[in-house]
Amino acid sequence: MGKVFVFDHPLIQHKLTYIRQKDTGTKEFRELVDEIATLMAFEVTRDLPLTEIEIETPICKTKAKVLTGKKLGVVPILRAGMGMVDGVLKLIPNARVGHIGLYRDPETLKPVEYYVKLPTDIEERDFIVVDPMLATGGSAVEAIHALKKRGAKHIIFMCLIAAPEGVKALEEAHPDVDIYIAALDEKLNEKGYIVPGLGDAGDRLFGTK
Ligand SMILES: O=P(O)(O)OC[C@H]1O[C@H](OP(=O)(O)OP(=O)(O)O)[C@H](O)[C@@H]1O
Ligand SMILES: O=c1cc[nH]c(=O)[nH]1
Ligand SMILES: [Mg+2]
Repeated sequence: MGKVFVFDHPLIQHKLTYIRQKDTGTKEFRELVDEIATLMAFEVTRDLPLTEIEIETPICKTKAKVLTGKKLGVVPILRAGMGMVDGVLKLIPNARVGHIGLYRDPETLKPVEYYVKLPTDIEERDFIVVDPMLATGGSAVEAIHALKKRGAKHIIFMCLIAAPEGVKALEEAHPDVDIYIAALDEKLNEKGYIVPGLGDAGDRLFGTK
């Protein structure tokens, strides 16, 4: 079974409190999502492999560590996942970006796929799938399925707010995928929204409501 990590870092919790508030406007919402994504990426990349090289400081020659250059990919689930991409790329600027377009049918709550564009060397890359919300889990399960179907071998999932129902669904469907969450909320409401959550992440990011 994959591992589930819930972040308790005070900076992340503080910023989350502001994006949850209904009076937080689009500009501030977008900036905070970006900042939280960077803070999460810092932790998510903790195990990136290092190698030693010889360098020369003004004092002497020494050995020092650099990243091995592992190939990475960031895959936002459109639309709302787009809000997390730049924040992650600030720390891993050479990562490739794939896109998976899904929307959740408001009646059935099932994901409907409308776009997939991924890097060509998919089998050689490790992927971070990003989406602010893990509600029923349908979208994350489908996006990861779309990646695996095309050859992706190592995938992690990163979201801001998750419902227990979504975590369970994702763990069951993809037990090899580690899940990183900024806050694990209480439940889903009758319309499939996370409670207390933050409302519709895509609409709040892009000002479409
Ligand atoms: O876990 P689930 O029940 O599948 O719900 C989560 C999905 O719902 C939202 O997307 P939405 O369908 O609103 O599309 P949008 O990002 O274009 O607004 C959110 O960004 C997730 O992708
Ligand atoms: O609470 C929720 C659930 C699904 N999608 C959202 O954007 N918010
Ligand atoms: Mg939406």
